[in-house]
Amino acid sequence: MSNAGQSWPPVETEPAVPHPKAPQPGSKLGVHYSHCFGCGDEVEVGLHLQSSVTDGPEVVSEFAVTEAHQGAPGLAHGGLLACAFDEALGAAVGNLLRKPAVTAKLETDFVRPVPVGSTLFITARLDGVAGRKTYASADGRLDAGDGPVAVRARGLFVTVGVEHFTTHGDKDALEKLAASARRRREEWDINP
Ligand SMILES: CCCCCCCCCCCCCCCC(=O)SCCNC(=O)CCNC(=O)[C@H](O)C(C)(C)COP(=O)(O)OP(=O)(O)OC[C@H]1O[C@@H](n2cnc3c(N)ncnc32)[C@H](O)[C@@H]1OP(=O)(O)O
Repeated sequence: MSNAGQSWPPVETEPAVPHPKAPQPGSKLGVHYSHCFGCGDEVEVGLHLQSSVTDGPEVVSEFAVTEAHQGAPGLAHGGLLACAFDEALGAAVGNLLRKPAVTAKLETDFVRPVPVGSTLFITARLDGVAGRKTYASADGRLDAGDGPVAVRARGLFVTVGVEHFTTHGDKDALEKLAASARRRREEWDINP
């Protein structure tokens, strides 16, 4: 069932204003963490999303669907498509607002099948901010930026402090993320 009839964002929000140091339109976004399943270059069967910023401001990501991403024969697995949208939406929130945030809620509408060998062009945008909550949505089009929509998604991201990652994840998370950030010549804005 489509969620098209539901109001979005579901609460009153302020406009999401990009951080003054957000990557400029036209910038390619690098890998945010080399072991990330969504974008990492050290995850052989990962999704390897490649993203850039447009003047929307939006983040456009390309996901090349391979045999490693199948659910049914010849078709992308829906859960992996949701993962691609989590990554694309998270890249939009993290890069445009330059604050660490995690996915609290993610909804997907699968509109048409996504075949192996196709490339999904995902455009993600920020829809509003309410305190620590950022609402974002995205469309994924088949094989071209103006191709038919195959998947739509929307999500809620909650800004967190860096202790979220060091307490719940790897105590060396900051060093590992910083190493990737150094590769991108960027700094984390560590306070929510
Ligand atoms: C220099 C910088 C460059 C940066 C460049 C970075 C690039 C970066 C690219 C990243 C790309 C990766 C993108 C993948 C991102 C993941 O996949 S993250 C992994 C998956 N997510 C998680 O593991 C999160 C697990 N959940 C949690 O840790 C906690 O539940 C949360 C989300 C932090 C919230 O907990 P909390 O901090 O205690 O806050 P809490 O008061 O519960 O909630 C805050 C607000 O959100 C609301 N909320 C929370 N959950 C929900 C929900 N499910 N539904 C509705 N509302 C909710 C609450 O009601 C509350 O609302 P208000 O009361 O403020 O009105």
